[in-house]
This record gives sequence, structure tokens and C-alpha cells, in this order.
Amino acid sequence: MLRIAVPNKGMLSETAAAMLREAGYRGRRDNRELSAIDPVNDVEFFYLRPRDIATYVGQGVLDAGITGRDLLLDARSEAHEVLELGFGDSTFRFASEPGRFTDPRELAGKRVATSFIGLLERWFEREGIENVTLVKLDGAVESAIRLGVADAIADVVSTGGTLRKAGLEIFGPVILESTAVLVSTPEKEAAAQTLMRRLDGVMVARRYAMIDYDAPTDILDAAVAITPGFQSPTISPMRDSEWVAVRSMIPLNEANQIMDQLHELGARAILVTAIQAVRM
Ligand SMILES: Nc1ncnc2c1ncn2[C@@H]1O[C@H](COP(=O)(O)OP(=O)(O)OP(=O)(O)O)[C@@H](O)[C@H]1O
Ligand SMILES: O=P(O)(O)OC[C@H]1O[C@H](OP(=O)(O)OP(=O)(O)O)[C@H](O)[C@@H]1O
Ligand SMILES: [Mg+2]
Repeated sequence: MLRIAVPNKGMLSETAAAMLREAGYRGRRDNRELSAIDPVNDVEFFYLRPRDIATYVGQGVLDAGITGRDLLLDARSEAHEVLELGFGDSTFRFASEPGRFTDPRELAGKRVATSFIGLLERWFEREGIENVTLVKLDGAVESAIRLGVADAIADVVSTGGTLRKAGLEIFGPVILESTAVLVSTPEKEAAAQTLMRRLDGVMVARRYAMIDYDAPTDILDAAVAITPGFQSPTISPMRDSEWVAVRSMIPLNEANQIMDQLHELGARAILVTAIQAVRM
């Protein structure tokens, strides 16, 4: 039975659970369940703190897990990314009072509060910035400066709303671009192939749509250039030999532009339909 770690709360938990549901798995019914068995798919899910997931997977006790790239790197785990999941995007940034710092080199000899000690230690090491005191906090890091325990913070920034409310300003380079990832280890990766293909299918189904249209044969080359699909579009003969029917996958967010372009070329009966599930 494949054993998969899923965030039990926080920013990633709802979307992770929804993705697994869309991938055909049966998760927990109740948010307090610690684990759940899906007998049809021969999978057991363990609902864990996102921060702990890389540790469990890295030690080989669980086969794969969903977590954030920032948490994976912070954990110094043996686990590695096998798939980006297309949600939970954030950046990891320095911030402090407006105008106080412009460059992280100015942090030498200063105190920096963060929940990501491992990640930050390695970053300072790589940049050759020494003598920074790291203050480990569990959350609400933005309050650390006002409360006097740090001179700067390093934290997850998404919209920037939390920093703004705390009266803080970003400085320095992007420390890390994070996103939700599926992690595993080399020993377990083969066993997790079906899970990977299913999650990949969910992302494709969310981002792509199916397009069908009828095209006069003389515009076929131009039409197919607009809808090349993944492998190659399907071209079917029609009763009227001067027309063909074309079927292809297109990016969902470009659907209306593509339909307009095809119509202008002379294609007709242009239909776009949602994709329910995919194995690429
Ligand atoms: N506002 C956000 N937007 C996007 N991703 C975020 C945001 N906050 C956190 N994340 C990402 O979600 C993951 C887990 O962070 P989360 O805040 O859920 O965990 P936590 O801080 O340990 O838990 P909690 O905040 O519930 O105490 C991390 O990879 C992080 O980058
Ligand atoms: O840029 P924003 O869109 O405002 O998002 C960033 C905030 O979201 C997370 O906080 P969370 O709600 O997880 O609380 P925490 O600090 O206690 O982890 C993160 O730690 C930032 O504080
Ligand atoms: Mg948080």
C-alpha cells in the first residue's frame, strides 16, 4: 500500500485535498482524522503538518508527500521534488522598517527572525554573510520587529498584505520562489508513478480544454498551426470532401482568442469543452 503525506492544515491543505479528490482518491471525511485508507486505490493518506512532511518522506517511512518547496529545503531532508503542483506559490523575502536596510549584507551583526532557520542559514552561508543572529519563531514573524526581538525578518510573502499591515517593507533579492510540490525519495519514486501521473493529469485537466471545429481543407495548415495540441491534432474526414473535422487540446486561458482566430480563418462549428480527467 502506497503511503502518502498530505498537509493537515494551513495554506496548502485544502487545495492538496481537492487535487487528490480530483485525481480519483478518497481522502478523509472529517478534518480531525489523522489518516485515511483508500482501499480501491491501495493508498493510505497521513495528514501531517506541512513542515514535517519532508522529514517523514526523507526518512523513507512515507512514500511521497505534498509540501512547499520552502519547507522541503528548510527540513534538510533526503526527499526531493518529483512534481510541481501549480498552487501555493509564494516568495521568501527579507523585510524591515521602511528605509532601514537596502542590502542583506547590512544584516551582519544583526538579528533576523524567521520560521525557516535551515533555509536562511544556508542562504547566508552561500552569500558569505557572517555573524547574523537568527531568531526562530513559529509564525506571525511580522510582529518581531515592533516587539523588539529582531532587526529584520525573512518570511513567506504572497500578496504582501501582511507586511503592509505590519508597516514593513521588502528589501534585498528574492531568497526563494516557492510552490507546492510532490516529494519522494529515489527508492520510492517508482511506486509513486501512478500518483504522479494522476496529479499531473489533474493539472492538465485544469489548464487545458478540448477544441473541435470544421475547417475547409485549404485553411487546414493555418488552422492547425493555431491548435497544434500536444502530440498532433486529430483530423477526420467529413462527408463534404472539401472540409475536415479537427480535434485538439488548447490552453484554457487562450480559448476565446483561439476561437476568434479560427473563425476569422474560415473554420466553423467551433466547440470548446472541458476536460474531466487526463493521463498524459
Ligand atoms: N499566504 C500564502 N500564500 C501562498 N502560499 C503560502 C502562504 N503562506 C504560506 N504559504 C505556503 O504554504 C506552505 C505551508 O505554510 P503554512 O503557512 O500553511 O504552514 P505553517 O505556517 O506551518 O502553518 P500555520 O500558518 O497554519 O501555522 C509553505 O510552503 C508556504 O510557502
Ligand atoms: O503576503 P501575504 O499574502 O500577506 O501572505 C503572507 C503571510 O501568509 C503566511 O502567514 P500565515 O497565515 O500562514 O500565518 P503564520 O505567519 O502564523 O504562518 C506567511 O507566513 C505570511 O505571514
Ligand atoms: Mg504559515
